[in-house]
Amino acid sequence: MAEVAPSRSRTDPPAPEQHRSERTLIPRRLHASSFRSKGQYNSGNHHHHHHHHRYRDSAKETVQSAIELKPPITFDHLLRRERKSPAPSRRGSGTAQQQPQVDGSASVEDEPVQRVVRPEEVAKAKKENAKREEELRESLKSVEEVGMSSTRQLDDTYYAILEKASMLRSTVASLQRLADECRTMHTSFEEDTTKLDRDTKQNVESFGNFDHQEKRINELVDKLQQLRGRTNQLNDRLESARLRVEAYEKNENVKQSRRRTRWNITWATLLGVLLLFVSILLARNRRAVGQQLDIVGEHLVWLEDFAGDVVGPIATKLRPSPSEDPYLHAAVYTYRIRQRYHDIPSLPRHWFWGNLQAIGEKCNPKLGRHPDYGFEEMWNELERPPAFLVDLAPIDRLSFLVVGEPQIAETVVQPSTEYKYSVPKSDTMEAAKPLIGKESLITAEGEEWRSLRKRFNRGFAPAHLHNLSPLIISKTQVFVKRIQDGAKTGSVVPLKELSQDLTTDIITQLAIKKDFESQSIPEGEGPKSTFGVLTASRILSTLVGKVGQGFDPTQFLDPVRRLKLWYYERVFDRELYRVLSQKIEQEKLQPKKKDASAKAIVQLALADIEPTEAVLRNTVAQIKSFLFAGQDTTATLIQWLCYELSKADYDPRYRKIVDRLEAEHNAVFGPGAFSALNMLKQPGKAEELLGTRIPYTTAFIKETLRLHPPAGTARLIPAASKTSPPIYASINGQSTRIDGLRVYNCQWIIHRNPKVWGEDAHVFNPDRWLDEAYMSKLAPGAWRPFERGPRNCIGQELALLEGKVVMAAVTRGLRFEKVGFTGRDGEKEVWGIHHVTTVPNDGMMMRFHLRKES
Ligand code: HEM
Repeated sequence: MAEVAPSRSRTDPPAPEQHRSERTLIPRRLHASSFRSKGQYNSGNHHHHHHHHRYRDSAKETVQSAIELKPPITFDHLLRRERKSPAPSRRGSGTAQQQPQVDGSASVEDEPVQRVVRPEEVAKAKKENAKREEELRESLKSVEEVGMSSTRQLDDTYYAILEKASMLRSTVASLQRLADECRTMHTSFEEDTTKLDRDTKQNVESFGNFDHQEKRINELVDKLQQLRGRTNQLNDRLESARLRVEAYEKNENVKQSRRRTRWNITWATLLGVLLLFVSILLARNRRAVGQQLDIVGEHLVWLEDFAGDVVGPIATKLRPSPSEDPYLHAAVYTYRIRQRYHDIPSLPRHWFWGNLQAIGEKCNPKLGRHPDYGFEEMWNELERPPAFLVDLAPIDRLSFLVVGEPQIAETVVQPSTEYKYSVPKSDTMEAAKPLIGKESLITAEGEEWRSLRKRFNRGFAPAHLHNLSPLIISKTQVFVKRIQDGAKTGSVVPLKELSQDLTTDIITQLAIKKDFESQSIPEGEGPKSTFGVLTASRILSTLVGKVGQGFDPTQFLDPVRRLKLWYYERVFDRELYRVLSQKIEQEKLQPKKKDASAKAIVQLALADIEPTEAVLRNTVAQIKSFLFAGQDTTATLIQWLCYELSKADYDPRYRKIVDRLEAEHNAVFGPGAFSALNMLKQPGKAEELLGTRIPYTTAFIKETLRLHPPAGTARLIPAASKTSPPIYASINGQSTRIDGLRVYNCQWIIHRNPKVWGEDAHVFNPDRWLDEAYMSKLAPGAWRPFERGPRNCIGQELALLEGKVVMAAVTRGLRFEKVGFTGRDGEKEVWGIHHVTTVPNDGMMMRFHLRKES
């Protein structure tokens, strides 16, 4: 231990230095102990161990506290580093010889040994000490570094803990706030509920006060009942007054009709006697008159030529138009016509009667067929020319050009430089005037016609008709119901009546929004009674001159007929006038509706016009015209549609056609034999589905109108004069004059002409309409049931719409069976007769059946 003392006195450093000197001693001991076992070291070196332990513990404490949180280096690791660092010095100094020495000195430590120390040994030791000191300093430095990093880590950890703590604190604070809010909510909820409770209680209490109101209501009810009693009394009085007025009216009517009958009888007898007298005279001198007419005719032609060439120019100076003398003109016509039109094909003529004999044969009313059939026979005899002449001289001053090809038909109906709105209507239309009125759209000409047509076009435009389609559909439902009822009884019914009632209802509804209910009112009542407006309309149409049916003297000489015409025209006019004025009054009372969608056609036409007396009268004429032009024609179309459908029952070709119709209806209107009308009733559906979605049905209707055209047009080309130029047409390759003739566009011939439609022209084949190549080759105007040009049918969209609705309604659910004139087993097939328009000869007698599937 002696060596320890000097070493201590020599250095004598402050505490850390002391530590360091202590530390300088340790390695020597350590060197010795490092070769011993751990147990030996611990037990054998207690003293040194104590120092070392203290150092280790304090370091451990510092480090451990940091390491606990985030230990970068374990304490063992630290120790190991410390032990390793002095190793090179130990190896360098601790030689093999020294060890036993040290060991030996250690082993003899207990017994002090006197030993001489050499100076070089001292120097060597000193050197070694210095070296160890250096090593120790380095070790201390590294321990310091470790300490520093541990402090830094400790700081980091501390701040992390601080952060966590503050977070916790804020969480606690928000939890507290939440608790506060819960508390306030609870209190306010309690307040609200108590208030509600209080209010409800008050309300419940105040219920008791309704007694007063109840009493007043009861009083009011009593008063109302009293008032009702009084109204009923008034009604009763009014009713009895009405009954009295009606009885008076009836009485008046009976008296009137008696007076009328008496008047008729007187007239008839008078005229009968006169007629008898004239006929006897004529019969006696017939031959003489015939012979002399020839000589008279020749003289008259001479006279006319003379008048035209010599007297004419002089007379023009005195009188504006001398050549328009009707008698002179008529007389020379027989001769004139044969000169002027000699190059137009015509049947061989009798020297005097001309074509009259042939006409009498083929167009005789007694044949009970439309003159079209007679014209067709003539046309065939003439080997089907584009047009041919039917000479009516000498009984009529004007003759007919019957047209069989579209090209000539177009010449008279399309506008031209001479005739802005096409060639004027034929004078034969005059006969229809009692039925259609003097100012009718059908017969008006020039600017008068133009302004009328303009006013009414709006009402007949497809868009407006679609607005009115619910009316058409609901009327068609009644029509279907009537057929269904007919099917149940199995009786034979004239389809004509059902379809005429339908079209009458539709036209009157659309035109004036007046429902005559002709489909539901039985014969002999209301408008169908003897003096009813519908009866008047029907009787008028039978009375109107049957144009083209040949000469019927009774028509001109029958006084009763004239009287009847006069009378029924009055009935018709008066009733329509009454309805129209009523409608206008209603219109005035109602605030003006901007919406034109559901307006009657006449309302639209009167929209911007002051309804004066004259305007009303004119409008009545138009309503009559619509009834005349649209009622029978459309009803005829419906009858032929059902007739064509009926053929499916026995003709396989027709079966296929009807199958295709059904397939189309199933696809467009959905399943269900009678579903179509319900679907079409939905807003916008009629317009959507009936426009382009049913092409086959449309083709079926067009084909029906082609083979059974209900109407036509006759025009009169004024004879060439200073004001009207001659008009030419190409007939059989020759340009021929046709002015001065009545031109009849005979649809019956045009629509069946093989030159126009091909060899299958007479075959009912809807498919032709869907064959684009075929259609593109068709001549313009080949199909003209509604005629063409500016004066075409104003109601064609309506007629087609009605046709489509009827087809949609009947095709799948009903079967039609023609009774009589079936065209089978040697029986004649139903044909057309002349009744103003062309109508089926037998009223289309039919039996109806419900389809098995329905
Ligand atoms: C299938 C049904 C119909 C057919 C075949 C048909 C046929 C015709 C034909 C051929 C004409 C030309 C007459 C001529 O030039 O003298 C015409 C004109 C006329 N049609 Fe129709 N029509 C039908 C339905 C209707 C309907 C439903 C209405 C009205 C409600 C109507 C109203 C008229 C009128 C007012 C004219 C004269 C037009 C004018 O000159 O500006 N027609 N129709």
